[in-house]
Amino acid sequence: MDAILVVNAGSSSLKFQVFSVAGASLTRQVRGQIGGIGSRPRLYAKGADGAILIDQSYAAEAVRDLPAAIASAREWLLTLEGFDLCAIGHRVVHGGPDYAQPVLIDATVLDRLASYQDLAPLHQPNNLAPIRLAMEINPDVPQVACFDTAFHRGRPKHADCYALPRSFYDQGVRRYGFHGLSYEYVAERLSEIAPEIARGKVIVAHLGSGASMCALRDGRSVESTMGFTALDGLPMGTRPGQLDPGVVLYLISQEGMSADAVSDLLYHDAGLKGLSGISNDMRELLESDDERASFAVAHFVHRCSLSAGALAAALGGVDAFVFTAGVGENSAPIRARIAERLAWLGAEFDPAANEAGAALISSAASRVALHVIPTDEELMIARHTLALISAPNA
Ligand SMILES: Nc1ncnc2c1ncn2[C@@H]1O[C@H](COP(=O)(O)OP(=O)(O)O)[C@@H](O)[C@H]1O
Ligand SMILES: CC(=O)OP(=O)(O)O
Ligand SMILES: [Mg+2]
Repeated sequence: MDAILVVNAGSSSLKFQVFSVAGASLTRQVRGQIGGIGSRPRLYAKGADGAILIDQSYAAEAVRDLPAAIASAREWLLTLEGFDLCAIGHRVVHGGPDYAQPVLIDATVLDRLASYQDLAPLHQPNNLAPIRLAMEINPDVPQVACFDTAFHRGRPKHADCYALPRSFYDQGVRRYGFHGLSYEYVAERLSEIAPEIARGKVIVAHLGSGASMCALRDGRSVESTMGFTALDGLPMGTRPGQLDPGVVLYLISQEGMSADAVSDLLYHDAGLKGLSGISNDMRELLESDDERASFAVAHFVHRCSLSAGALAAALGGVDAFVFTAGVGENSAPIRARIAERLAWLGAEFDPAANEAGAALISSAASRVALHVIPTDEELMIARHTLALISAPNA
């Protein structure tokens, strides 16, 4: 059967899905991921009927980074039979100032995407490596890049700029925002679940290994916590989130750190990992009795509640708050702690619904609806990919 392969390289996971294609319709056939990269790597995949196709754990050293995960996933994907690849869709984290829409990849596009590598060093190289590989092995299969940044385009310029001389904006130093494929999907799902609310003022909290929040009005992004790079905003697995730029100056001038050393610290050794000294993995921190783990988690919750306030101000109120991504979908305790900090906005949290894993975790009387919506960046990518390869001039 004709199929689209979707590849999504995140900061702690490699997610992949295979969809069969019949005309304009997509059917999910395989959904898998290698999660816990560098901590508790595990390759897991399910078929269309929910049957487990593979469930394999690795030692942390065996799948230490994304390139190793790509190799393991590829090896397994090659064992699948019965699919004729008609396209590959990729999540590409940074689309820079050039790409406001998904794009068919050719050598020129690939070069341009590679030029953004320094703006997303944790993701972009891992997003581009499978594209290069497929171009080499299967040059006739069209590949489509779908950007984390695209959904945020079209926000007012005063929200997208930094207070720097205007020339910096013109050369691309802007607040792009990320996790856009996730927000696009969640906005769409919310419009099916609660159409009236989806037309209103909504904050979506994408809390995974990378974490950000987005303010949506009528399903469109008006603000988000991430900026020029995916370092800004909330604390993350290994990234600090919002940081006084004076800290960077201090590291360079007082600590004598090179640009590479600062980059390494901010992308790999900060965030929950740096603060706890234990792990970048939220689950491990929540399971730990160590005071440093609970301290890092407390910082995360504190920063999430501050950002919720800022985004509520951007919207002039909130009708709904949505939890999504690895932590947001799976961690009842984190949802509870954040939800309790939203009481001042009119959110009345329902602990029993939260513990039961319900999709709505606010009380009937709550002025702010609290939703849990599992994200599906891969479905969004598959849709964009199919639309592009089906376009008359593709
Ligand atoms: N049950 C859980 N409780 C707490 N955290 C969880 C749970 N399940 C997954 N997570 C956390 O979700 C994060 C991974 O989220 P994910 O969205 O897959 O990240 P990414 O796409 O950025 O790699 C990890 O920190 C992991 O510990
Ligand atoms: C942009 C980003 O941080 O992505 P992820 O959450 O997948 O690491
Ligand atoms: Mg992710």
